[in-house]
Amino acid sequence: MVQFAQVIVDVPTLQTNRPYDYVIPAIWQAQLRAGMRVVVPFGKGQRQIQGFVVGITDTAPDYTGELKAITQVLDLQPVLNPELLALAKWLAQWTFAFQISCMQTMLPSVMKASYSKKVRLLGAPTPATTTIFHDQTELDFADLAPETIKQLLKLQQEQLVEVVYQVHDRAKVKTIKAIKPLLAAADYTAIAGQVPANAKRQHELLTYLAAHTTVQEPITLQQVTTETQLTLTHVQTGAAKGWLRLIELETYRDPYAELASAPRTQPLTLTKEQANAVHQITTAGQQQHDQVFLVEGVTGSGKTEIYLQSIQAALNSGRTALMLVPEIGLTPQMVARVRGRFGAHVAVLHSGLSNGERYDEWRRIERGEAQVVVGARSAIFAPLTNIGLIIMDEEHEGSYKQDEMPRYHARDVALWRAKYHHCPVVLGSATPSLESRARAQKGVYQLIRLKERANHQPLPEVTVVDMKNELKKTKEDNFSGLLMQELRKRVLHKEQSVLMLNRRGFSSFVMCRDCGFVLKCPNCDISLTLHMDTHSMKCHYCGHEEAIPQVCPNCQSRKIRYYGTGTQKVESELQGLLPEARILRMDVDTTRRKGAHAKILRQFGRHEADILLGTQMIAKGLDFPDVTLVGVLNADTALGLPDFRASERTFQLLTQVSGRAGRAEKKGEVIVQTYNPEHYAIRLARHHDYEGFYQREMTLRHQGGYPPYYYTILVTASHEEENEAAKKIFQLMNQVKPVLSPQAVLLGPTPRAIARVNKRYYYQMVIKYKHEPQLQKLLTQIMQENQARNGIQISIDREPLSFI
Ligand SMILES: Nc1ncnc2c1ncn2[C@@H]1O[C@H](COP(=O)(O)OP(=O)(O)OP(=O)(O)O)[C@@H](O)[C@H]1O
Ligand SMILES: [Zn+2]
Ligand SMILES: [Zn+2]
Repeated sequence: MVQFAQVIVDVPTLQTNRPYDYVIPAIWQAQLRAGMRVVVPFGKGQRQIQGFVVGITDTAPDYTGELKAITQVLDLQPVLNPELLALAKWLAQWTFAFQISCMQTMLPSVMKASYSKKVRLLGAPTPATTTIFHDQTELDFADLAPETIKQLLKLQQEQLVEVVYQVHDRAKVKTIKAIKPLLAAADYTAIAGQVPANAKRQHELLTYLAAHTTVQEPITLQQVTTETQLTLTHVQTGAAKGWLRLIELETYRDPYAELASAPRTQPLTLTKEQANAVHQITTAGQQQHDQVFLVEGVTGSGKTEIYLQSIQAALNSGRTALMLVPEIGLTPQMVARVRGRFGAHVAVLHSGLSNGERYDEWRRIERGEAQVVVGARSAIFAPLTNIGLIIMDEEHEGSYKQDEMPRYHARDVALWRAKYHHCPVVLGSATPSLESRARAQKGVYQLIRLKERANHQPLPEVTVVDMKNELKKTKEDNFSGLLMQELRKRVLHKEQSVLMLNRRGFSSFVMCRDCGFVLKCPNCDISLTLHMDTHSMKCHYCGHEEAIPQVCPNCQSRKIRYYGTGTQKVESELQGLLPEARILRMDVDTTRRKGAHAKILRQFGRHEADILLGTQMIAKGLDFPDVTLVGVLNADTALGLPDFRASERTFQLLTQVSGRAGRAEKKGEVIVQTYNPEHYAIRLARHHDYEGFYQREMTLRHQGGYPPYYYTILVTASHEEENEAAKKIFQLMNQVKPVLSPQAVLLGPTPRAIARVNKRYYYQMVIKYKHEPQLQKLLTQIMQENQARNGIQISIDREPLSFI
């Protein structure tokens, strides 16, 4: 019986969600299943490309042309199980993406095909081909000079050569060599009698083999070479003589090998608040209820312990658990905590791993050898089966949203998988996103609040320093008198300090250094963005544009300029003010090298420095007992951004970084420097008042018509020619407008904040809506129709994190 496969193909220039039909050759009929990778011919040139089988049927497809056959099957078993296949389909719809990019996102990158283009000689060599091919029959296209290619094209027309595409599977399994004795001990003794006495190594090998005939497991070559004088060559000789079998044992690259021997930790005795949380979560787990919990717990309330004990409960009932941590929160500290509790059952996935390491961790999960997965965003696609719990730590973090196709939010994927597996989801944060907190308000999520720190110590006291006054007293831009005084004290008493320089909003807006005034759009109540290319201030919502002011429109001061300073500059300034302090700097420059981030934290943990100075990356997850002072050098830079989430981000960042102080017995103190001490985000962060902030911010979002009161979709068109991009976005607007109800709002079109990136111009519009049944279908259609046509690229971003 002929069978047919539906294949989602990987054609970069012609992306589509439609599967293509192929004949399954008889040899693969028994083996091929949905979720396997295959190589198929595609298009005019019949080039070989990779694809994923998504379905298999016996009925001939409704197709008039001649169906092509699958060329090759790349897997022995599916790499995408039925759940992940269904997820890919849903994700493609939900995020306006292509299924192929969803599938590729789900898998380790080594499983993505690499292609090579080859030129192959057809038939006997002729003088013309020999000058190019010499004695070879195949050449790599990438190695050829343009002149040669020209000649080859001619030869191709004469059908003397052909161009072929080869698909390579880059997924390589790491192996180690091992041996297994093949004979009985008596046989080895008999052979030894016939081997010349001067063949010392052969005798040694025979003796060794004779002594190991009863060993069940293969003996690694490493063991043989450490226990004897023998080398690989001797072992190979033995294999050739039939004395032993040389085998390749599959092994894993373990990125956290050094943690494997770390002491196992025992569950802590829970506080009352923690116990209540664990109880609620595990009860939902036992009832196989896909309930979503929002754990709103102040910094240091012991959320990690709640996660660990809830994971334990899932494991106890024979299920698996998935824990997401934002990339920068995936510190060695966090990994050590999870590994310390669950040991080798844990697999870790994050972008710092080499491709090989990632692939190995993925295989351990896929084979069921790891039941707990900890990882950053894309770990949400871990091939765990029978999931009993999904956790998202720091659920408000922006890094959970991917900003390239597929533009998914890990939270949405988590909720989908939880429904599939009938298991609870835990969203944890000291500062939940407004979206999640609002859903808890409505009862869609179950809210669990932890108001106390696990050590029952008060939250650290926060002092706000008004830098406007400070500037009048001294010329110091970055360090107030109070902050310097407190830093000195810490250095003297051998306590540690953490200093944060907020780089968000770096030099992209204009602020007055005398009165804190930030230039706003007259129509939109949102800050204007500085555009250095046009030397003007622009509004990204309505397109309003004006000149860069020379004097402050509010106080007429001339000290109006764009804001920003670098960590390196701050470090040398601080070193000058405090020569005796040992400073560690943590920013993109000092953490670029693999493992550098972990190294800095280890150094700080060992008290090799008094001050840890860094960007936002120091704000999260750090748990150092001797940190008693946290300083924020510039709390308000993000407030000037033309972004409706600016206040939320500022509040979150201040609360998180303040939470690094006083986590053990010693009391903590926080100093926040700002030009906007009265701003509600700063005032409320000062009192650790998340609930107050939530109320206040929701009112503003309601008035402004922003999420979570509206859903939003950002549509962007780009082209190398500016007017083409603009033309396209207006054309799309005209397509979208007629299907929208009067309740929906269309913002724009406007040029994007950084209008030109990589020689392309970007134009955008934002659709704000509550209920638009027609919209999904129309946008899907727009996505399909406009793929890479005439150099235009369209992207559609559901719930963008910002409009800039
Ligand atoms: N029940 C407990 N008994 C004693 N110590 C605890 C308990 N629970 C947590 N701790 C300790 O309290 C500290 C803070 O816990 P944890 O880091 O989990 O807080 P968190 O809520 O995740 O905070 P953050 O949001 O700041 O990351 C840790 O050092 C942890 O070991
Ligand atoms: Zn405006
Ligand atoms: Zn001013």
